[in-house]
Amino acid sequence: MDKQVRVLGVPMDLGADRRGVDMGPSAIRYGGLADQLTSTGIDCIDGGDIAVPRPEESDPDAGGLPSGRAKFFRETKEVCEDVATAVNATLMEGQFPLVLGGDHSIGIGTLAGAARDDEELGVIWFDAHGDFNTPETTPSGNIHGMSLAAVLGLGAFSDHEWAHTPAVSEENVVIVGLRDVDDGERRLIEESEITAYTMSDIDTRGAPEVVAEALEIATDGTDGMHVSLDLDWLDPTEAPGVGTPVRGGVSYREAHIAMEYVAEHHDQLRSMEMVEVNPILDEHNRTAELGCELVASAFGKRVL
Ligand SMILES: NC(=[NH2+])NCCC[C@H](N)C(=O)O
Ligand SMILES: [Mn+2]
Ligand SMILES: [Mn+2]
Repeated sequence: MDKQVRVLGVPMDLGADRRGVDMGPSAIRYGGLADQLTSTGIDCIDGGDIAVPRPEESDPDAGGLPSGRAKFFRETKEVCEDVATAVNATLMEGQFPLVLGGDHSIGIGTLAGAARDDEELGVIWFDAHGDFNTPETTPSGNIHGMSLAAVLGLGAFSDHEWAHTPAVSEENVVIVGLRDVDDGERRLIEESEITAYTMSDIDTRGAPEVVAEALEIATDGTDGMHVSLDLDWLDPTEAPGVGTPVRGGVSYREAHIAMEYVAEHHDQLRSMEMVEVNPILDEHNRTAELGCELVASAFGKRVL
């Protein structure tokens, strides 16, 4: 990575049920992000945090969608628009945007800011979850479980320009590490043209092969790639500090090799985000520290 990296924190927790991910950006900074990047030879600056309204001062049902179907829709839209503006400005400055969550709903904003109308942007979504629910299928009403569907303009998101990002086409989107999918969400994934690699694909084929194929899909014929790293992608024994842990995730080594493969595509890498770190549920900040290590691997840190 030869560009200067600009860190943008988004202390967002309106898209998830369990409070605490709003402290993710602090925990990640405290976990040594700047040192990890500097020791990788990356020039980085901290762009601070984007303001997020407090849930106590917000109305979860004020978004104009049927009650409960997409909680804090209006606030999520406002935060995502600000994230998109900041990511876009970062790219215009010639810097690389590294967005820290916060819950995964912020991915809608990151992608809106990273995409260009006349281009195709590939996406790799490292996650236990599909985040492919729509307001019509969601069992929880939590937007962090809908972000990828929102970007692709599915269901009620089709007429919401702040979310639907046409530069992201289904055939250039890959989910890696899937192991927890809701019923309606499963149908949407199956009907779509995205590629979803489950944990059994990783078990049978090995992480390196699966990740290499994912990178191929996200970069072949696209003008750039966004990497979204949900820390619940890892097994909870490695990453306990996440709001929606699911057993059976990737190991520490598998996660590093995946990020090292990402680094090999640094020419195509346009933006990256790391989300869902919840320090309240963590053990001595180890999930945030692991996240910092993984970001360093994605930016080229090697043992030798
Ligand atoms: N980004 C996440 N951690 N997403 C979890 C989503 C969980 C569940 N599928 C839901 O829609 O509520
Ligand atoms: Mn997610
Ligand atoms: Mn997840």
